[in-house]
Amino acid sequence: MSLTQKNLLQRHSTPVVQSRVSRPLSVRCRSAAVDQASSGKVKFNVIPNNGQWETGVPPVMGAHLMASGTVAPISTSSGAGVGVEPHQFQYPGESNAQVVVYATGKNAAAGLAKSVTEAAAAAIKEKGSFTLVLSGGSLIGMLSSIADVRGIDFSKWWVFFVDERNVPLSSADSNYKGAQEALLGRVGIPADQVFAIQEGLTVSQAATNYEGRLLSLPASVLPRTADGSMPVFDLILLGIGPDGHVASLFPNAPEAAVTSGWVLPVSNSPKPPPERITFSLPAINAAKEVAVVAVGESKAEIVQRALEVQALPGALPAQLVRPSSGKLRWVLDSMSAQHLALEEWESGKGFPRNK
Ligand SMILES: O=C(O)[C@H](O)[C@@H](O)[C@H](O)[C@H](O)COP(=O)(O)O
Repeated sequence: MSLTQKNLLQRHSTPVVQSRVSRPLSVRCRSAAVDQASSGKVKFNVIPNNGQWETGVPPVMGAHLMASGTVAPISTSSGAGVGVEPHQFQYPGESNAQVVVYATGKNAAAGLAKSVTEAAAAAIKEKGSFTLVLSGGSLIGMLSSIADVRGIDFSKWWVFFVDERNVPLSSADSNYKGAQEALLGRVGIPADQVFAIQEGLTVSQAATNYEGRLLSLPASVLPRTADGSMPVFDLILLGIGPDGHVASLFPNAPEAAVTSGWVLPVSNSPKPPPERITFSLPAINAAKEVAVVAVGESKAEIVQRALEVQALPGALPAQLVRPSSGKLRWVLDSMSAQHLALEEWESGKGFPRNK
């Protein structure tokens, strides 16, 4: 067990410890990159203009192999991304961004289940309904204990899928099937309040169909943002892939850059199966509350990258999850958080850690 792990376990031996992210991580990362570049000490990729192109080397040729087959000279450019506005990943002491580290995966599951039931109770009290959006993958299994909680009014729950594979609902790849087995089939949510993908459509028809069904919901169930452009779900739960994808928004994929529309088709997902539908980032970021859930050692590397290393725009979709007026919470356990330097978050030193 690493020292960091030990520290975490010691420090976080109580069921729940919350570490509020209180520093402008991305701003620090950005300034470090710009400082290095402008001091002339560090040279990144790209190519000096050698007169061949009047306006500089075309961006598409930013790689080192030239069209002629020769290798480009060493770069003197400040590097890809420098001079580009940093994107939304900031966590600049915003009161709505929080990282919660549980001692064990089991504790994280219990904590997550509790926060879902609390969000449900609050939403039902406020508007008479609760809208819960689920991911596929391992996350759904963490919610199964909800079926054993007494006194929940499941008749007021409405359940959606932030992404779904375009496969029959009976397929082992179906997120709906997984959710049905782990939780939904064991509680009394009315069948027409569980929004499965429509089977037998092309992926683009399926996205249009899903969005149309969302659009037809009354505001008492699914309110809209003030400008009416986006749905406001009560709680969206996101898993995260080892590449930093969330929902079916994959690194550098065009879907992650879409600024309108609620549900998008994905026809070439790098994670099988290739055809999926996914909520857009604006639809995710309009939610009242979003939780990114990453538990276990296999998530440690991506958690560290996503929370401590500023990526280029689009390279880590998880960093683009920034609810505009809702809350964001990362739900971790000591294994997935083992590479985070939580002490340094508090002391304000040591970023970025990838130098
Ligand atoms: O449909 C999907 O493929 C999932 O929704 C996907 O986005 C998942 O949430 C992550 O890949 C994490 O999955 P694991 O938790 O199983 O690693």
